[in-house]
Amino acid sequence: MLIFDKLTYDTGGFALSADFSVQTGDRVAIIGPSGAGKSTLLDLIAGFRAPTTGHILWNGTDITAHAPGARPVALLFQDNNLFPHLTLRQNLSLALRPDGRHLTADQRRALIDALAQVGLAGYEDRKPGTLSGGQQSRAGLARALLQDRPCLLLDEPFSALGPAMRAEMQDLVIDLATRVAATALLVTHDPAEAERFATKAIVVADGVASPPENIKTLMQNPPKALTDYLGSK
Ligand SMILES: Nc1ncnc2c1ncn2[C@@H]1O[C@H](COP(=O)(O)OP(=O)(O)OP(=O)(O)O)[C@@H](O)[C@H]1O
Repeated sequence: MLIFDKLTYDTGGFALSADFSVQTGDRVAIIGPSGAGKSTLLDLIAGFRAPTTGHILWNGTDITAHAPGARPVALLFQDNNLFPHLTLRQNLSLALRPDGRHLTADQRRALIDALAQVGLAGYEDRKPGTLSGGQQSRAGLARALLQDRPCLLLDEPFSALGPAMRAEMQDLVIDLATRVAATALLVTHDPAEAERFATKAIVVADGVASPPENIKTLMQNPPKALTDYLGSK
């Protein structure tokens, strides 16, 4: 379970609070207006930003002071952060061995398997620039899988993809997250994507990240902050 224990983040110009838990294995959409703090919430979980007060706990362990690499999270962002001058094998190797040392035989097998799981078998020696946008997204997902962390953080990872590719990637992430029983948090501006991906939603608005709610109930009866943002309904 992921717990935000009376968490606050305050830069002076921007403030956000969160005080709730996310159940293990839940797929949760993070929705709300632009600039409300959705990415900031992910950054706090990943350890890229430090809370002003409060704590973040994972399965009972306080991880608030843990370095990003020591946290139970894998990240998938829109730009995938693949190094353009490295092959997929080299890019993915860095997920397993950030020190750049050689992989073990088991790690090499896991790398090949991760690429196969996302439909990129045989692409080990390709560089990102020789792949389509969808294939790059899948390579980023393979890297996240390889990290084998129980909490997947997704920050608008599909927003640059066309509708068909986006749906394919959503289904792939749902399938993989379900298989490894990962807790997955997805920042998205697309209500349809949120409903397709997630069973629950965290609304971030007016300086508060609200506890996860059933997404269908929420969309049927959205709070004012959400109706303003969604425009219709
Ligand atoms: N590097 C930064 N320096 C200063 N302020 C920042 C920085 N990054 C974000 N902010 C501010 O922090 C607030 C929250 O930003 P954040 O990116 O978390 O919002 P968001 O809900 O993810 O927005 P969007 O949907 O537009 O991506 C915003 O007011 C933004 O202007």
